Amino acid sequence: MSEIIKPSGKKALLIDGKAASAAVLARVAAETANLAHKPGLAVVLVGEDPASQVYVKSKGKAAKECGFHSVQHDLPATTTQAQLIALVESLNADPAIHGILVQLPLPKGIDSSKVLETIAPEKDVDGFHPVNVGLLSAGLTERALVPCTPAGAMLLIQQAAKALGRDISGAEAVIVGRSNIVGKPMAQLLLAQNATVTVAHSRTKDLPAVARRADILVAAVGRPEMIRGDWIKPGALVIDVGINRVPGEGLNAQGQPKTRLVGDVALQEALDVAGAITPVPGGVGPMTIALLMSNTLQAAKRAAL
Ligand SMILES: NC(=O)C1=CN([C@@H]2O[C@H](COP(=O)(O)OP(=O)(O)OC[C@H]3O[C@@H](n4cnc5c(N)ncnc54)[C@H](OP(=O)(O)O)[C@@H]3O)[C@@H](O)[C@H]2O)C=CC1
Ligand SMILES: Nc1nc(=O)c2c([nH]1)NC[C@@H]1CN(c3ccc(C(=O)N[C@@H](CCC(=O)O)C(=O)O)cc3)C=[N+]21
Repeated sequence: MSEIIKPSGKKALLIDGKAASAAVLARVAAETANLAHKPGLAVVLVGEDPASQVYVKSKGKAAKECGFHSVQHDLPATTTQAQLIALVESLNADPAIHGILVQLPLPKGIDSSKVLETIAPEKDVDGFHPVNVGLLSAGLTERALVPCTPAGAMLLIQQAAKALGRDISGAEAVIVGRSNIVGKPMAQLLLAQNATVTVAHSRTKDLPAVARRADILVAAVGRPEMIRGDWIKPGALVIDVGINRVPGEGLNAQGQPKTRLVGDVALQEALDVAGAITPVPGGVGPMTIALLMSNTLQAAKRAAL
C-alpha cells in the first residue's frame, strides 16, 4: 500500500488520499459486482448550501461508480422537521435502501439530533446515531457503522504508519477538536489501536505544547492553517481533516474573487518538520466519500444475512 506515500520535495512524505480512496472504491465496486442485490444509498439534501451541493454530487457520482442504486432527495430550505422525519421514515421502510445520509448542516429550526435519531441504526451510514456511537465506544466495531471521516483518516494513519515502519500501538496521539462527527470518534478509533490519546479543544491550555507531544497529530478544528510548523514534533504523522475555503488570488470566470481550500495545518511549514502529512485538498476529504461507499456496502451485506 506504500504507493499512497509520495515524496514532497521537502522533509515530509505526502499521503495521497485520492490514491487511497481509489483503492477503497475499487474494492467496493468489485465486491458489489458479486452481490445478488445492489446496495442502495439515499442522500438527503435540505436547502441550497453550495458546499453541500458539491459534496452531495460527488457522493452520488461515487455511488454510481461502485454500481450502487443511488437516489438523491433535494428538499427546499423551508422543509419542516416533521416533513424531513417523514422522509427518513419512508427510507427506513424501503427495502431497496441500505444507507441513508442526511447532509449536515441542516437549516435553522430543524433539530439535527432528532432527525439523525430517526434513521434506522443499521442504515445509518454516517455512524451518527447514538446506537452506533455506543457500539464504537464499547469497542463493538464489527456491529457498528463507523463515521466516514475518522474511519477514512484511520485507514490513512494505518497505511502511513506501515510505510514509515511505525507502531500505532503505544504512540502518543493528539486530536485537536472534539466534535461528535470527527474528534470524538477519531479518539475511539486510535484508542482501539492502543494509541495513548489526548483530545484537545478550545479550552486546552498551551495547545502548541500539547500538539508537540504527538507522534500522530490529527487536526479537526475548522480554522485555516492554525497549526504551525513549530507545533509539530519532528517526524510526526500529521492528518489534516480541516476543509476551509479562504480568499485566493485573482478573479474567476464570473468575475468573483477566487477562493482556495486550505486545511487546519500550515502545509508548507509542516512539510519541513513532519514525517508524513495529508494535504488539503487530496487527503482526508476523498477518503470520507470512499468510506461512505464502504459503509453502504457493509450495511447491504448485513441486511442480506
Ligand atoms: N475531510 C472531511 O471529510 C471533513 C472535514 N471536516 C472539516 O473538519 C474541520 C472540523 O470539523 P468539525 O469537527 O465538524 O468542527 P466543529 O466546529 O464541530 O468542531 C471544532 C472543534 O475544534 C475546536 N476548536 C475550535 N477552535 C479552536 C481553537 N482555537 N483551539 C483549539 N480547538 C479549537 C472546538 O472546540 P470546543 O469543543 O471547545 O468548541 C471543537 O471541538 C472543519 O474544517 C470541517 O470542515 C468535517 C467533516 C468532514
Ligand atoms: N451527513 C453528513 N456527512 C458527512 O460526511 C458530511 C456532512 N454531512 N456535511 C459536510 C461534511 C464535509 N464532508 C466532506 C466530504 C468530502 C470532501 C472532499 O471530497 N474534499 C475534497 C475537495 C472538494 C472540493 O474541492 O471542494 C478534498 O479534500 O480533496 C470534503 C468534506 C462530508 N461531510
